[in-house]
Amino acid sequence: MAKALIQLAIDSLDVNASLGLAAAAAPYVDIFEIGTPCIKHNGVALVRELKRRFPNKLILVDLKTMDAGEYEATPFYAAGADICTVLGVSGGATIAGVIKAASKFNAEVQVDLINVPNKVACARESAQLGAQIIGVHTGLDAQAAGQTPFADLQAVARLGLPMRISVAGGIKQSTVQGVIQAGATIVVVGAAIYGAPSPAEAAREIRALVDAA
Ligand SMILES: O=C(CO)[C@H](O)[C@H](O)COP(=O)(O)O
Repeated sequence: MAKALIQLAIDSLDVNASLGLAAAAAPYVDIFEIGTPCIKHNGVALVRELKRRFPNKLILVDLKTMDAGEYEATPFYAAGADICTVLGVSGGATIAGVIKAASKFNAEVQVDLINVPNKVACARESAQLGAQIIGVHTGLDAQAAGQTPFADLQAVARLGLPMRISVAGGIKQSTVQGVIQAGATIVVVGAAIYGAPSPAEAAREIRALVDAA
C-alpha cells in the first residue's frame, strides 16, 4: 500500500509567515495547502510564489468553491495549483465545472464534505463525476464546538470508492496513525504543526508517524 501523503495547511494571512512555515516544514510534508483565509487574503500570486519556491511539492488551493466552479478555479490551476477544492454542498454542476477546469491543466479536484448532510451520497456522486479526492473535513468552527472527523471517515472509507481520501480537522500526533488505519490516504495537519513551539519538529514527528503507520 502506498504511504499516505502529509498535507500542511497554511492558514496564516501573512505571506512571509506562510512562506516561512512552508520552508520549515518542507522536508517533511508532501502537499502545501494554501488555506481558505490565506488564499482569499493573498490571491493567485501566492500560488505562483509557492510553486516557484517549491517546484517539487504539490500545491492544494483550498478554494472551497461554492458556485461558478470552472470560472473560479481556472486561474488557480493556471498559476500552478495541483489540486483545488470545491464544496460538496455546491452540487453536481459546480463540482463538474471545477473538474473541467482541472482537466485542462492535468490537475486534480478535491470535493470537501464539510457540512454536507448526506456525505455518503455526495462522495458517491463526486466519484461518478470524476473527482480524484474526497475530503472528510471537520472545520475549525465545528472543531471548536467539539466535533471530529473520525466517524465520517469510517463511513466514507467503507464505500471503497476509487478516490483518495483526505481527512482534516484537528489531526495531530496522537491521531495521525489511526486515521491512516481507518482509510485516509492524505492527512491534513494545520494547527498541530503551525501552532507547535517548533513547526519543523512537529512536522518531523508527523512524518515519522505516517511512515511507520
Ligand atoms: O481547512 C481548514 C479549515 O477549514 C483547515 O486548514 C483544516 O481543518 C486543517 O487545519 P487543522 O489541522 O488545524 O484542523
